[in-house]
Order: sequence, then C-alpha cells, then structure tokens
Amino acid sequence: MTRSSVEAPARAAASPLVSFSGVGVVFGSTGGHGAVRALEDVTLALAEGEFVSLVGPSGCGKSTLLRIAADLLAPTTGTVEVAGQSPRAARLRRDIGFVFQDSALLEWRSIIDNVMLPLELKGVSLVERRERAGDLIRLVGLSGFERAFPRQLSGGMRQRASIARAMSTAPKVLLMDEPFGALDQITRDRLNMELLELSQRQRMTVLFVTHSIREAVLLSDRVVVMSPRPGRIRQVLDIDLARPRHLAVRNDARFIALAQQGLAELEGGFGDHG
Ligand SMILES: Nc1ncnc2c1ncn2[C@@H]1O[C@H](COP(=O)(O)OP(=O)(O)OP(=O)(O)O)[C@@H](O)[C@H]1O
Repeated sequence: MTRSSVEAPARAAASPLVSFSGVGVVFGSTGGHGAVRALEDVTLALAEGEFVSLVGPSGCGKSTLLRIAADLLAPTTGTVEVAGQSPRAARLRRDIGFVFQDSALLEWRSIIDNVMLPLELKGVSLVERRERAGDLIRLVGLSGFERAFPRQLSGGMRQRASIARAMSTAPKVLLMDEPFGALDQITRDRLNMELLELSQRQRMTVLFVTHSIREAVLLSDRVVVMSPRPGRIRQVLDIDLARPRHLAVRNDARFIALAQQGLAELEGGFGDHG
C-alpha cells in the first residue's frame, strides 16, 4: 500500500520523538547587513523508531537543523522537542547521540576509551562502562580493536567506532550528519546495511543527513527534500519499500522511481530559485 506524503506527518505526530515546529534560523543580527537566513518555517515530526533523511542543496541548512536538535544551536524562531523535552534537557539526559562525517574520535584515547567516554561523563561505573563499550564494539564489528588508537583504523572503522560511541548511552535519538560521506562506495554500502540492522534492532529514531538520494531512499522511512537557502521543506517522500531491506532493493523499479522523484524535487528546487 502506498501512503501519501500528506498522511505521513500526521502518523509521526501521534507520538513524536523529535519535533520541529515553525523553526527558523538567522545567523548574524536579524535584518542586519550580514544576516544569513539559513532555515525558514521548518515543521517536521519524527515518530519513535522512525528513520528520516534530509537531502537538499549545499548550504540549505541540513546541518543547522541537526545542530538545533542536538542543542548545539538555538533556533531564532519556532520550537523543538526531543523525547518530550527541550534539546538541552534531552542532551543532559544523554537521550541524543551525534555522529559527524569526520568521526571526531579523540586521537589520544584507545577505541574502547573513546566509546566509554559518554558513559564516563554520565558517571557510569568502570565495570559497567567496560561491559557496555565491549558489547557495542562487538555490535559494530570492531572486536579485537578495543586497544587500538583511532589513527590505526581505516575511515570505515573509525566511523563504526564513532557510531558505537554515539550509541553508548542508548540514546533515544541518533543524529547523523553525512556519516559515510567520506568513505569509498563498498565501505559505505556495508555500513549502510549495518546501520539499517542496528537501528531496526534497537528501535532507534534516526535523523540522517546525506547528499545521496539513493542512500536516503535505501535507509529511510521518509525522505525530506529541502529547498535552497533559506531551507524549507519542499517535499516529503514516503519510502514504502518493505523491510528488512538489502542492497539489491536498489534494482527494484519502486526504488528507482523513488530516487528519481527525489532527484526531480531537488532539481526543481534549483529551478524555482533561479
Ligand atoms: N555559525 C554560522 N554563522 C554564519 N553562518 C552560518 C553558520 N553556520 C552555518 N551558516 C550558514 O548557514 C547556511 C546553512 O548551513 P548548513 O551547514 O546548515 O548547510 P548544509 O545544508 O548542511 O550544507 P552542506 O550540505 O554543504 O553541508 C550556510 O549558508 C552556512 O554558510
């Protein structure tokens, strides 16, 4: 059955885990000379366990939206809730995990020490930290590399470690900003599959930024296409492909049609702008 994109936000609104309501962001003084309107009137709700991707032209405010949810930035207008509370409260309760394009691991700490860091900050005992970090390292396929340092790992392995670290506090929401953008295609495919499996198994709510429409369609329940700056929601695509998904789904006619539709929306956005 095909769900329309009009019904989808209502479904998410039933018990939203993340909600943006009328969010706008202006950098610099509002109305001032150097002011940059990054986002305008963004309203979006993610249901618990939902995987939503943001795609849009460079500079349309995707990272800005993620940073707002992560409490790294306050919106100029509008409101945001994460797990029923403000982003600040959600961050302090460690309900949010964040993964960047560059793994941003601490180079002087071993992999297990990196994964344990959020637990350390939360005051979890050393015994429990070791156990949980060990489990996560196994989960992301890095067994045997606990004592290695980040520089000894490949890019894909570093991203796996980064995902394990973000998941260490069992966050309700995982925010991912182009996490696989710097990886080769084969590693990226493999990590896409692992992320799909992990997010389903842990019932995590994921907000994922990517430049690849195909990656967005492969992973998501919904794909949000944004307009050029100031970023607004241009279209929400419902990805009605069955789960569990495998890489081969990319050959299905429905996948190809959805990816083409997303691309057309993106290109249309550029057309409207110019
Ligand atoms: N701290 C800041 N001060 C001023 N302008 C900023 C700041 N952060 C972001 N911007 C501007 O806001 C706009 C949105 O940036 P953002 O990084 O969110 O876009 P994006 O869609 O993630 O881009 P990309 O796809 O290239 O990563 C850009 O024009 C950027 O230059």
